[in-house]
Amino acid sequence: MNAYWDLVLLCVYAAIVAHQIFRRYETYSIAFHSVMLIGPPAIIGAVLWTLDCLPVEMPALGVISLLYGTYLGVLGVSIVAYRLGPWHPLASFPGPVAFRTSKLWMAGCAAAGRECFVVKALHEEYGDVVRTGPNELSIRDPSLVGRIMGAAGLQKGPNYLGMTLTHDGLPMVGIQDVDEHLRRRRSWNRGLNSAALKEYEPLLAGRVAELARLLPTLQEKVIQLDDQFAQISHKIMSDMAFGENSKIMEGDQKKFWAQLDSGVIFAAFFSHVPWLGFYAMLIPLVAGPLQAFLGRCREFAIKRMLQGSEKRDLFYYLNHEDQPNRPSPPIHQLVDDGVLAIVAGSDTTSTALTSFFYCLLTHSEVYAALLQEVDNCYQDGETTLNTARHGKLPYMDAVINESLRVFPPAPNGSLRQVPRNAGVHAGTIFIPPGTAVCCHLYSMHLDPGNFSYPEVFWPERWLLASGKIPSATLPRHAGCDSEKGLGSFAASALNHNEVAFMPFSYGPMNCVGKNLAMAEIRMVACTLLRQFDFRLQDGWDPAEYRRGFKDYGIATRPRLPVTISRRR
Ligand code: HEM
Repeated sequence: MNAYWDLVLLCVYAAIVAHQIFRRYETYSIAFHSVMLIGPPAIIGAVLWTLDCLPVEMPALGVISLLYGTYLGVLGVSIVAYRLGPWHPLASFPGPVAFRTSKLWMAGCAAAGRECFVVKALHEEYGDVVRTGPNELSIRDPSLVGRIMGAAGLQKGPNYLGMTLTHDGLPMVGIQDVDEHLRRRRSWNRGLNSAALKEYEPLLAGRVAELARLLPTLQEKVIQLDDQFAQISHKIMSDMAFGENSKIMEGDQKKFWAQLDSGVIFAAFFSHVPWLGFYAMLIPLVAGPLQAFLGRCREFAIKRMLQGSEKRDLFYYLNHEDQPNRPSPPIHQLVDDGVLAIVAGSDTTSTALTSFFYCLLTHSEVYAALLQEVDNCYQDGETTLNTARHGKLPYMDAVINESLRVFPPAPNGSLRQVPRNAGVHAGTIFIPPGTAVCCHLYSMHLDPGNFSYPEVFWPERWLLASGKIPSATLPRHAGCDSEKGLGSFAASALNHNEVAFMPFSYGPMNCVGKNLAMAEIRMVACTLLRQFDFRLQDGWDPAEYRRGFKDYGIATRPRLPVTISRRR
């Protein structure tokens, strides 16, 4: 009996020590995990066997089960008790038990495309600061955004490790070291500043003109507008990332983008549990598509490097071709950056364009007012394929902002992490060392404290707030009986907090492609609205769109079936 209890007690001690080691040296190393999970019971068993202290009445299999059952069981209980206990550094923050216990719950929500809705509901239940994981907080209070994401803010969070499933060679978006991130970002800043964007204008115009040329052939049919926007955004971003060589991609485009699409659910899931992702990468079925996709991108990057490009593209800057005395970065960095441009820049922009048109087509008065602004801005015969007049379209900007507010293409924003060596004070809260923090943009965009009638698509709120109009009438919306909405409002009667509006995130690590995305949306919108009339497919239920808006880190484009006819 003594030998039995000695063995159990030793396993309990070992499990508690192992938990402390795991806590201290949080790592995704499979070798480390294996040693920590398999090693201690094996050592205890071997030592007791050498000393002849194993329970004699038990068969060998029973002893092994007892060793591992006790060790792993106590380790699990110790982890859960610590996470739920009052001594955990985040114990004072409210949140549901399941989410405080394990990130697997949020990973499940993410894989189901529901993360942003779940987090918003948690904020509605628990308030502005919610514990969404054992070591993670979600924040809905805009006054904390500057401290967390501003110039002296926090480093990037660990989620990108799980999305890309690599320890080293992380693309720029996931680099946690602040200095290294800013160093890598310099080439992106040069490649996407206003001078560079001017250089890309012909490229952008060429692709938008191609879209406008193709659409008439689709007249009289029902077309999925989301598909059209997916194609143009994919083409623009591949042009930017791989220059002329993107034409090579057009041949097997479907396969290439299908490879990317098939990865989003995995990426959403593993972004919450990166450690599990590294195990999954040992399974060829999971690792295969990612490797194949990266392999194709590598081919494009190498071809682009060897051939150069006649026109300047983003690759020109990422490859330091604008700084002849500077050597090219290593090829893996160029591949990572090329993939990042495609992933970060294409689906986000096409989702934004699709939501923009969905909002227009479901709000006829907004459609009419925008059409009038665009028609007044451009003379007959004048081209919409440049950015010269974009600054003269305030209503266009209001409609774009409002559709990005209601349907943000990256609904959760981006995770940050407090350094492990010191916590930070943000407003009245103290965030302990190592905590991952998300300023949850979807929750902020739809918080009535930031935007009155947040669920209502109402572009006029932006014009009111900037003083461009003195008052505006709230449109009819769900829950409102009056045909004319709830009456006329002045700006002072409304909540409108633009700090809480951050579809492109915030601070020095925000979206570097914001201006490119806005230029693309404005150019496509002006060109298509000038040339075509759009109508939703007869009988299609617009509620389908909201149902289809899923969040896999980047939102999916729901279907948008329309018919078109030529205006001019
Ligand atoms: C409507 C379209 C877009 C939206 C809503 C969007 C949104 C975002 C968001 C929320 C982030 C996270 C920033 C952070 O970590 O704080 C981001 C990062 C990024 N985006 Fe965009 N994006 C869009 C279009 C583009 C385009 C066209 C490009 C072109 C290359 C681009 C390139 C990037 C890059 C490179 C990053 C990483 C920035 C960094 O870590 O420093 N995005 N984007």
